[in-house]
Amino acid sequence: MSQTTRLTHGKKSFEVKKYTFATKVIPRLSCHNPECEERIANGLPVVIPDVDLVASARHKWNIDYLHDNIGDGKFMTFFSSSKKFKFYDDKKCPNVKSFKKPMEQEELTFDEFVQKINKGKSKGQRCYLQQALNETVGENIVSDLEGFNWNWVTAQQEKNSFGPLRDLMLLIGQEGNITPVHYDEQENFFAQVYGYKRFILFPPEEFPNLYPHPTYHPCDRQSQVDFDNPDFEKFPKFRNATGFETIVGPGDVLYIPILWWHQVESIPNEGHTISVTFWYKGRPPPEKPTYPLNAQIKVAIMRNIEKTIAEALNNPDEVRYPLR
Ligand SMILES: CCC[C@@H](CC(=O)O)C(=O)C(=O)O
Ligand SMILES: [Zn+2]
Repeated sequence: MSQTTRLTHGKKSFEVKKYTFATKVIPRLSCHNPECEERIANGLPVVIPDVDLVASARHKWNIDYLHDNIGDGKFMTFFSSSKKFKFYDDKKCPNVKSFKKPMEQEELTFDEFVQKINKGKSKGQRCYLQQALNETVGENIVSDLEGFNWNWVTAQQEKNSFGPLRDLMLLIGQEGNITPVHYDEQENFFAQVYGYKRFILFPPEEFPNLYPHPTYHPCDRQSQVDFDNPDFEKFPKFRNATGFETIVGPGDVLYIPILWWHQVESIPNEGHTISVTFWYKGRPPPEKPTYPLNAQIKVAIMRNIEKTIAEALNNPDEVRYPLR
Protein backbone atom coordinates (compact mmCIF):
# COMPACT_ATOMS: atom_id res chain seq x y z
CA MET A 1 0.00 0.00 0.00
CA SER A 2 1.43 3.42 -0.91
CA GLN A 3 2.34 5.76 1.94
CA THR A 4 -0.55 7.28 3.89
CA THR A 5 -1.05 10.36 6.00
CA ARG A 6 -3.74 11.40 8.46
CA LEU A 7 -6.14 14.33 8.05
CA THR A 8 -8.61 15.43 10.71
CA HIS A 9 -12.10 16.88 10.68
CA GLY A 10 -13.13 17.95 14.17
CA LYS A 11 -12.72 14.90 16.39
CA LYS A 12 -12.58 12.52 13.39
CA SER A 13 -9.30 11.47 11.83
CA PHE A 14 -8.92 9.87 8.39
CA GLU A 15 -6.09 7.87 6.85
CA VAL A 16 -5.57 9.08 3.27
CA LYS A 17 -3.06 8.48 0.50
CA LYS A 18 0.12 10.57 0.74
CA TYR A 19 1.05 12.21 -2.58
CA THR A 20 4.42 13.52 -3.78
CA PHE A 21 3.60 17.22 -3.28
CA ALA A 22 3.38 19.34 -0.14
CA THR A 23 0.10 20.90 0.94
CA LYS A 24 -1.01 23.63 3.32
CA VAL A 25 -4.34 23.63 5.17
CA ILE A 26 -7.30 25.53 3.69
CA PRO A 27 -8.57 27.90 6.44
CA ARG A 28 -11.90 27.11 8.13
CA LEU A 29 -13.57 30.43 8.99
CA SER A 30 -17.01 31.34 10.35
CA CYS A 31 -19.31 33.06 7.86
CA HIS A 32 -19.41 35.91 10.46
CA ASN A 33 -15.64 36.37 10.30
CA PRO A 34 -14.67 39.34 8.06
CA GLU A 35 -11.61 37.34 6.92
CA CYS A 36 -13.99 34.77 5.40
CA GLU A 37 -15.64 37.49 3.30
CA GLU A 38 -12.21 38.84 2.39
CA ARG A 39 -11.01 35.46 1.12
CA ILE A 40 -14.07 35.06 -1.09
CA ALA A 41 -13.67 38.64 -2.36
CA ASN A 42 -10.00 37.90 -3.17
CA GLY A 43 -10.75 34.60 -4.91
CA LEU A 44 -9.11 32.48 -2.19
CA PRO A 45 -10.52 29.12 -1.02
CA VAL A 46 -12.12 28.90 2.43
CA VAL A 47 -14.15 26.30 4.35
CA ILE A 48 -17.21 27.79 6.00
CA PRO A 49 -18.55 25.40 8.70
CA ASP A 50 -21.47 27.47 10.01
CA VAL A 51 -23.33 28.99 7.06
CA ASP A 52 -25.63 25.93 6.83
CA LEU A 53 -26.20 26.60 3.15
CA VAL A 54 -28.15 23.37 2.65
CA ALA A 55 -29.51 22.81 6.17
CA SER A 56 -32.83 21.42 4.87
CA ALA A 57 -30.91 18.79 2.90
CA ARG A 58 -28.34 18.03 5.58
CA HIS A 59 -31.01 16.91 8.05
CA LYS A 60 -33.09 14.91 5.57
CA TRP A 61 -31.27 13.79 2.43
CA ASN A 62 -30.07 10.22 2.32
CA ILE A 63 -30.37 7.63 -0.43
CA ASP A 64 -33.78 6.36 0.75
CA TYR A 65 -35.31 9.83 1.16
CA LEU A 66 -34.03 10.91 -2.26
CA HIS A 67 -35.26 7.66 -3.78
CA ASP A 68 -38.76 8.32 -2.41
CA ASN A 69 -38.89 12.05 -3.22
CA ILE A 70 -36.55 12.98 -6.07
CA GLY A 71 -39.14 12.20 -8.76
CA ASP A 72 -38.89 10.23 -11.99
CA GLY A 73 -36.33 12.39 -13.80
CA LYS A 74 -33.12 11.08 -15.33
CA PHE A 75 -29.76 11.38 -13.58
CA MET A 76 -26.43 11.37 -15.42
CA THR A 77 -24.42 8.54 -13.87
CA PHE A 78 -20.77 7.76 -14.58
CA PHE A 79 -19.28 4.27 -14.37
CA SER A 80 -15.60 3.50 -13.84
CA SER A 81 -13.67 0.27 -13.41
CA SER A 82 -11.18 2.20 -11.26
CA LYS A 83 -11.63 4.73 -8.43
CA LYS A 84 -11.05 7.58 -10.86
CA PHE A 85 -13.84 9.48 -12.62
CA LYS A 86 -11.84 11.67 -15.02
CA PHE A 87 -14.29 13.94 -16.81
CA TYR A 88 -14.26 14.12 -20.62
CA ASP A 89 -16.28 16.18 -23.09
CA ASP A 90 -18.06 13.82 -25.47
CA LYS A 91 -18.27 16.56 -28.12
CA LYS A 92 -14.44 16.77 -28.32
CA CYS A 93 -13.85 13.01 -28.71
CA PRO A 94 -13.69 13.25 -32.56
CA ASN A 95 -10.68 15.62 -32.15
CA VAL A 96 -8.48 12.84 -30.78
CA LYS A 97 -8.94 9.61 -32.73
CA SER A 98 -6.90 7.54 -30.27
CA PHE A 99 -8.84 8.80 -27.23
CA LYS A 100 -10.06 6.05 -24.89
CA LYS A 101 -13.00 7.14 -22.71
CA PRO A 102 -11.83 6.93 -19.04
CA MET A 103 -15.38 6.10 -17.93
CA GLU A 104 -18.85 5.34 -19.30
CA GLN A 105 -21.93 7.47 -18.76
CA GLU A 106 -25.64 6.70 -18.79
CA GLU A 107 -28.82 8.58 -17.84
CA LEU A 108 -30.71 6.57 -15.19
CA THR A 109 -33.79 7.05 -13.06
CA PHE A 110 -32.88 7.33 -9.39
CA ASP A 111 -34.29 3.84 -8.85
CA GLU A 112 -32.01 2.44 -11.57
CA PHE A 113 -29.07 4.28 -9.96
CA VAL A 114 -29.77 2.69 -6.56
CA GLN A 115 -29.93 -0.74 -8.17
CA LYS A 116 -26.61 -0.06 -9.97
CA ILE A 117 -24.91 0.92 -6.69
CA ASN A 118 -25.95 -2.38 -5.16
CA LYS A 119 -25.15 -4.48 -8.25
CA GLY A 120 -21.97 -2.52 -9.09
CA LYS A 121 -20.23 -3.70 -5.94
CA SER A 122 -20.45 -7.29 -7.19
CA LYS A 123 -19.23 -6.43 -10.72
CA GLY A 124 -16.26 -4.36 -9.46
CA GLN A 125 -17.73 -1.30 -11.15
CA ARG A 126 -17.97 2.05 -9.39
CA CYS A 127 -20.61 4.66 -10.11
CA TYR A 128 -21.02 8.37 -9.53
CA LEU A 129 -24.30 10.29 -9.96
CA GLN A 130 -23.70 13.87 -11.11
CA GLN A 131 -26.83 15.71 -12.19
CA ALA A 132 -28.03 19.31 -12.25
CA LEU A 133 -31.28 19.48 -10.26
CA ASN A 134 -34.18 20.50 -12.46
CA GLU A 135 -37.97 20.82 -12.59
CA THR A 136 -38.45 17.02 -12.50
CA VAL A 137 -37.76 16.82 -8.75
CA GLY A 138 -40.67 15.97 -6.41
CA GLU A 139 -42.45 18.59 -4.29
CA ASN A 140 -40.66 17.64 -1.06
CA ILE A 141 -37.31 18.22 -2.76
CA VAL A 142 -38.60 21.55 -4.10
CA SER A 143 -39.42 22.66 -0.56
CA ASP A 144 -36.00 21.41 0.63
CA LEU A 145 -34.35 23.51 -2.11
CA GLU A 146 -36.42 26.52 -1.09
CA GLY A 147 -35.07 25.99 2.44
CA PHE A 148 -31.46 26.51 1.31
CA ASN A 149 -29.74 29.62 2.70
CA TRP A 150 -30.37 31.63 -0.47
CA ASN A 151 -29.99 34.93 1.42
CA TRP A 152 -26.33 34.18 2.17
CA VAL A 153 -25.32 32.68 -1.16
CA THR A 154 -27.15 35.36 -3.17
CA ALA A 155 -25.50 38.05 -1.05
CA GLN A 156 -22.10 36.47 -1.89
CA GLN A 157 -23.04 36.37 -5.58
CA GLU A 158 -23.95 40.07 -5.54
CA LYS A 159 -21.09 41.31 -3.29
CA ASN A 160 -18.52 39.55 -5.48
CA SER A 161 -20.15 40.36 -8.83
CA PHE A 162 -20.48 36.69 -9.72
CA GLY A 163 -22.56 35.98 -12.82
CA PRO A 164 -25.87 34.08 -12.72
CA LEU A 165 -26.29 30.70 -10.99
CA ARG A 166 -25.42 28.20 -13.75
CA ASP A 167 -26.17 24.90 -12.02
CA LEU A 168 -27.24 23.40 -8.74
CA MET A 169 -25.69 19.96 -9.04
CA LEU A 170 -26.46 16.85 -6.99
CA LEU A 171 -23.47 14.52 -6.51
CA ILE A 172 -23.78 11.03 -5.02
CA GLY A 173 -20.51 9.08 -4.94
CA GLN A 174 -19.37 5.79 -3.50
CA GLU A 175 -16.68 5.62 -0.81
CA GLY A 176 -13.24 5.99 -2.39
CA ASN A 177 -14.44 7.61 -5.64
CA ILE A 178 -11.91 10.16 -6.95
CA THR A 179 -12.51 13.12 -9.27
CA PRO A 180 -8.97 13.72 -10.61
CA VAL A 181 -7.39 17.16 -10.54
CA HIS A 182 -8.96 19.70 -12.92
CA TYR A 183 -10.22 23.25 -12.97
CA ASP A 184 -13.66 24.67 -13.79
CA GLU A 185 -14.60 27.96 -15.42
CA GLN A 186 -17.19 28.80 -12.78
CA GLU A 187 -17.20 30.02 -9.18
CA ASN A 188 -18.29 27.18 -6.90
CA PHE A 189 -19.84 27.02 -3.42
CA PHE A 190 -19.53 23.31 -2.65
CA ALA A 191 -21.97 22.18 0.07
CA GLN A 192 -21.35 18.81 1.72
CA VAL A 193 -24.61 17.09 2.74
CA TYR A 194 -23.58 13.58 3.82
CA GLY A 195 -20.24 11.82 4.31
CA TYR A 196 -16.66 13.18 4.07
CA LYS A 197 -14.61 14.35 1.10
CA ARG A 198 -10.93 15.24 0.81
CA PHE A 199 -10.19 18.30 -1.32
CA ILE A 200 -6.74 19.09 -2.73
CA LEU A 201 -6.59 22.52 -4.39
CA PHE A 202 -3.92 24.36 -6.40
CA PRO A 203 -4.10 28.05 -7.40
CA PRO A 204 -4.26 29.02 -11.09
CA GLU A 205 -0.57 30.06 -10.82
CA GLU A 206 0.24 26.33 -10.68
CA PHE A 207 -0.99 25.95 -14.31
CA PRO A 208 2.59 25.25 -15.60
CA ASN A 209 3.10 22.51 -12.98
CA LEU A 210 -0.15 20.64 -13.70
CA TYR A 211 0.06 20.17 -17.49
CA PRO A 212 -3.59 20.43 -18.58
CA HIS A 213 -4.64 18.59 -21.74
CA PRO A 214 -4.97 20.99 -24.71
CA THR A 215 -8.29 22.85 -25.05
CA TYR A 216 -9.33 20.77 -28.09
CA HIS A 217 -8.77 17.51 -26.13
CA PRO A 218 -11.81 15.71 -24.62
CA CYS A 219 -10.07 16.09 -21.24
CA ASP A 220 -9.69 19.86 -21.61
CA ARG A 221 -9.32 21.45 -18.13
CA GLN A 222 -8.07 18.15 -16.68
CA SER A 223 -4.43 17.60 -15.67
CA GLN A 224 -2.38 15.02 -17.57
CA VAL A 225 -0.56 14.12 -14.35
CA ASP A 226 -1.63 10.94 -12.51
CA PHE A 227 -1.19 11.80 -8.83
CA ASP A 228 -0.89 8.10 -7.98
CA ASN A 229 1.99 7.56 -10.39
CA PRO A 230 3.38 10.90 -11.63
CA ASP A 231 5.62 10.70 -14.73
CA PHE A 232 8.31 13.19 -13.72
CA GLU A 233 10.13 12.63 -17.03
CA LYS A 234 7.13 13.83 -19.00
CA PHE A 235 5.94 16.36 -16.40
CA PRO A 236 9.10 17.59 -14.63
CA LYS A 237 7.53 20.80 -13.28
CA PHE A 238 5.01 18.71 -11.30
CA ARG A 239 7.81 18.38 -8.74
CA ASN A 240 7.24 22.08 -7.96
CA ALA A 241 3.49 21.73 -7.32
CA THR A 242 2.37 22.95 -3.89
CA GLY A 243 -1.27 22.58 -2.93
CA PHE A 244 -3.86 23.26 -0.26
CA GLU A 245 -5.91 20.57 1.42
CA THR A 246 -8.93 20.00 3.65
CA ILE A 247 -11.60 17.49 4.62
CA VAL A 248 -15.22 18.66 4.27
CA GLY A 249 -18.02 17.03 6.26
CA PRO A 250 -21.81 17.44 6.58
CA GLY A 251 -22.75 21.11 6.82
CA ASP A 252 -19.41 22.44 5.55
CA VAL A 253 -19.30 24.73 2.53
CA LEU A 254 -16.05 25.02 0.56
CA TYR A 255 -15.60 28.03 -1.73
CA ILE A 256 -13.66 26.82 -4.79
CA PRO A 257 -12.61 29.95 -6.71
CA ILE A 258 -12.90 29.91 -10.51
CA LEU A 259 -9.88 28.31 -12.31
CA TRP A 260 -8.52 26.80 -9.06
CA TRP A 261 -7.41 23.22 -9.63
CA HIS A 262 -9.01 20.60 -7.40
CA GLN A 263 -8.95 16.85 -6.82
CA VAL A 264 -11.82 15.46 -4.78
CA GLU A 265 -11.89 12.11 -2.99
CA SER A 266 -14.77 10.45 -1.13
CA ILE A 267 -12.90 9.17 1.92
CA PRO A 268 -12.25 5.42 1.51
CA ASN A 269 -14.32 3.06 3.68
CA GLU A 270 -16.41 5.94 5.03
CA GLY A 271 -19.58 5.20 3.06
CA HIS A 272 -21.20 7.11 0.22
CA THR A 273 -21.16 10.90 -0.09
CA ILE A 274 -23.87 13.40 -1.03
CA SER A 275 -22.94 16.93 -2.10
CA VAL A 276 -24.65 19.92 -3.74
CA THR A 277 -22.61 22.40 -5.78
CA PHE A 278 -23.69 25.97 -6.50
CA TRP A 279 -21.95 26.96 -9.76
CA TYR A 280 -21.95 30.68 -10.73
CA LYS A 281 -20.59 32.23 -13.91
CA GLY A 282 -17.40 34.16 -13.16
CA ARG A 283 -16.94 37.89 -12.55
CA PRO A 284 -17.04 40.05 -15.73
CA PRO A 285 -13.48 40.67 -17.07
CA PRO A 286 -11.95 44.04 -16.05
CA GLU A 287 -12.55 46.93 -18.51
CA LYS A 288 -8.79 47.45 -18.81
CA PRO A 289 -6.43 44.72 -17.62
CA THR A 290 -4.07 45.85 -14.89
CA TYR A 291 -0.45 44.73 -15.06
CA PRO A 292 1.11 42.49 -14.01
CA LEU A 293 -1.72 40.27 -15.25
CA ASN A 294 -3.07 37.90 -12.62
CA ALA A 295 -3.02 34.13 -13.18
CA GLN A 296 -6.77 33.95 -13.95
CA ILE A 297 -6.36 36.39 -16.86
CA LYS A 298 -3.24 34.58 -18.10
CA VAL A 299 -5.12 31.24 -18.11
CA ALA A 300 -8.00 32.82 -20.04
CA ILE A 301 -5.53 34.31 -22.58
CA MET A 302 -3.68 30.97 -22.96
CA ARG A 303 -6.96 29.13 -23.50
CA ASN A 304 -7.98 31.60 -26.22
CA ILE A 305 -4.58 31.29 -27.95
CA GLU A 306 -4.79 27.48 -27.87
CA LYS A 307 -8.31 27.56 -29.32
CA THR A 308 -7.23 30.00 -32.08
CA ILE A 309 -4.21 27.86 -33.02
CA ALA A 310 -6.30 24.67 -33.07
CA GLU A 311 -9.03 26.30 -35.22
CA ALA A 312 -6.50 27.88 -37.60
CA LEU A 313 -4.59 24.62 -38.12
CA ASN A 314 -7.82 22.62 -38.11
CA ASN A 315 -5.70 19.56 -37.45
CA PRO A 316 -5.10 18.73 -33.77
CA ASP A 317 -2.15 16.52 -34.70
CA GLU A 318 -0.30 19.57 -36.00
CA VAL A 319 -0.87 21.62 -32.88
CA ARG A 320 2.21 21.88 -30.70
CA TYR A 321 2.04 23.75 -27.47
CA PRO A 322 5.04 26.05 -26.97
CA LEU A 323 2.95 27.68 -24.28
CA ARG A 324 4.14 25.41 -21.53
C1 LIG B 1 -19.26 17.20 -11.20
C2 LIG B 1 -18.53 17.91 -10.07
C3 LIG B 1 -17.63 17.00 -9.29
C4 LIG B 1 -16.91 17.76 -8.17
C5 LIG B 1 -15.84 16.89 -7.54
C6 LIG B 1 -16.44 15.82 -6.63
O1 LIG B 1 -17.20 16.21 -5.71
O2 LIG B 1 -16.16 14.63 -6.90
C7 LIG B 1 -16.18 18.98 -8.77
O3 LIG B 1 -15.19 18.84 -9.45
C8 LIG B 1 -16.73 20.32 -8.54
O4 LIG B 1 -17.67 20.47 -7.72
O5 LIG B 1 -16.21 21.28 -9.19
ZN1 LIG C 1 -14.68 20.66 -10.43
